[in-house]
Amino acid sequence: MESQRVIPVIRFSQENMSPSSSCWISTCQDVRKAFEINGCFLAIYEEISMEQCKQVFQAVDKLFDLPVETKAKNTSTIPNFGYIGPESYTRPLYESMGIENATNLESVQSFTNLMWPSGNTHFCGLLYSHSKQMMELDNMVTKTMFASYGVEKHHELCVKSKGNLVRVMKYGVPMSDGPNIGLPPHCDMGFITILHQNQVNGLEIETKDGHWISVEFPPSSFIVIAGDALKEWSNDRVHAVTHKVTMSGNESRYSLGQFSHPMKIGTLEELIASSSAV
Ligand SMILES: O=C(O)CCC(=O)C(=O)O
Ligand SMILES: [Fe+2]
Repeated sequence: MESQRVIPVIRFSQENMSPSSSCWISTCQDVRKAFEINGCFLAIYEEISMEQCKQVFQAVDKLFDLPVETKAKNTSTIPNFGYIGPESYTRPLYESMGIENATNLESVQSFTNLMWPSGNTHFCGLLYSHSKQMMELDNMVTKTMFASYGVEKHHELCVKSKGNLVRVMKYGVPMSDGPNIGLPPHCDMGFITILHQNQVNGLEIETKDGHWISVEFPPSSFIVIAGDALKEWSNDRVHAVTHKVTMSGNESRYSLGQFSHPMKIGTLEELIASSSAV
C-alpha cells in the first residue's frame, strides 16, 4: 500500500542506460515496477539542462501572450491536438497548444511561422532541440520497459514507428472565490506522456487505493505517465494512472508534455510469443 503513495524516482543517466552497466537490470526492473504499481514515475534526466528548461518556459510564456486569434490558428485534423482555450465550466484556467511531430524541424518551423509570421528562430530552435531530447528520454523509457518484459529486440521498431505531440499548457491564477480546477481527473489516451513544469506545482496523481498525491518535481526531473494505450498494449499489466491539475497561489503554471504513441507494433503478448519462439 505505502509503495503506491510515493512516486518512484528513477535516474536516467548515461551510465544506468548502458546494458553492460551494473545498474541496467535494476533500472529496467524499477521502470516496470513503477508502471505496474504506480502508473508513473519521476525520471531524473540531466541531459536536458535546467537552464534550457527555464528558457523553454520563458519562450512558452511569450507564446501564450500572443492574441487569441493568432493562437487559434494552431489547428489539427485530430480532435484536441490544436489550440484549446479556457472552458468556463470544466477548465476555466487552462489554455494549451499542440505541435504535432515536434521532433521534426519542419513541423516546428511551420508552427512557429503560424505564430510569428515574421519568424522566431529562437523559439523554433529551442522547441525543436528540447522535443528531440525529450524523445530520447521517451526512447530510453521504452527500451528499459521492453527489456524488463524480455522483448528488447522489438524496441527499435517501436522507436521507429513513434508519433508524437508536444503540448504546451498554461494554467492561470485562480480568483480567491473562483474555481481552482486546472484540468479535471483523466487518464491520457496514448502510450507514454513525459511532462515537466515551471516552478509552480499543481499536478496530482490518484493512487490505486484512491488517494490523491501532489507531485513535487525534484531538480532535473520529468514525470513519466502511462496512458490507456500502454495499459491495453500490456494486457493490463501497466496501470494507466488518473491525474488532474489543481491551482493555488498567485503564479501561473506552465507545463510541457510530450505524448508518444507507437503506430505499428504487436501487443506485448505477441512480442513475448515471438521473442520466445526459436
Ligand atoms: O499540466 C500538467 O501537469 C498535466 C497535463 C495533463 O495531464 C495532460 O495534458 O494530459
Ligand atoms: Fe494528462
